[in-house]
Amino acid sequence: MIKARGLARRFTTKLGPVEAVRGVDIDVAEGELVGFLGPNGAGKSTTLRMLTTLLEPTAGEAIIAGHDLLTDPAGVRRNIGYVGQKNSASADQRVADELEFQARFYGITKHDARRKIAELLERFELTGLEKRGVITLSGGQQRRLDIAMGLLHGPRLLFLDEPSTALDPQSRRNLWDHVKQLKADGVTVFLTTHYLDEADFLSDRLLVIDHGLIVGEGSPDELKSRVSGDLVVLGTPQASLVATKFENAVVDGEKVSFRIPDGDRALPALLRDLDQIGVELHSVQVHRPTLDDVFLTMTGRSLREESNVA
Ligand SMILES: Nc1ncnc2c1ncn2[C@@H]1O[C@H](COP(=O)(O)OP(=O)(O)OP(=O)(O)O)[C@@H](O)[C@H]1O
Repeated sequence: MIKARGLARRFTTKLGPVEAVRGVDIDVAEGELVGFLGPNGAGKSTTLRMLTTLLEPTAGEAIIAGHDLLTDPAGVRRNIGYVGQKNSASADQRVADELEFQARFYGITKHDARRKIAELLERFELTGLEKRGVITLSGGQQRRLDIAMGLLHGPRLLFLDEPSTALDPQSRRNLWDHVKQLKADGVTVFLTTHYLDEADFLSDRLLVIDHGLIVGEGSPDELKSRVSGDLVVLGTPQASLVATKFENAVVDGEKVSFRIPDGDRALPALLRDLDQIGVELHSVQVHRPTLDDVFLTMTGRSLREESNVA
């Protein structure tokens, strides 16, 4: 569905050129749900804008939904749906008017539009809200309307840019169920996200981008398994002494943390050894690697900190 090679974008600014995307290869198979993950400024939006024909690449090429990005951008546009970060529905319009306008934009006949709109309203739990002004909808309802609008012309490939930003936890969860359902219905989904839990829950496969380059790729589990070991955190007044026993141990006051393979199994023997050398322990925790650990390992930066700042 997506095959991009060496896609790059340079911006020329007064302060000199900015290499926003430095040559990325992206492959997405039909029916896949791929998460595109990276911190602020990593190049996610620029890549997405290139893949959806909104921005011309300065180098590289791509075939998107069977059409050449460079020579047939109109063909690409006809065959993809794009749901941007900002609500695409106009706040001062009624729900039904927005959907009808969008259908006319795609040249869908009145008869087909009526059927398709009814189907999408039902699928996205919006039935009964047709006459409501878009502005009166909840955040979750507005996002679902945006996705419905992106699907009106029946694209097999949908791009979602940070779909759950600014939604409360319950609405996010509901939206995720809808995105999963899209995949179950055979739609290929490419989504950008800041959120590790979103990427973890939704994606079959993740692409991690940083400084305009793909720095990691794999299923969430594959990526997590690349982080070497579980994190063990011990609370002890002898934190510094314990730290001398483990490579890469970090001391923080009366806490010491380090990574060991297969933490759950290794722990009993480890605690016995520490007891034998007279270490007094107040607390013991074992954490499995998270996608944040993966990100930290790959880029030396925490995605969670970055996303909290955003
Ligand atoms: N029009 C532009 N002119 C100059 N530089 C730009 C332009 N658009 C983006 N950039 C720069 O390109 C880099 C990548 O930006 P991009 O918006 O693609 O990142 P992002 O991963 O989508 O970030 P965010 O999560 O904050 O949206 C950043 O350094 C950004 O400042």
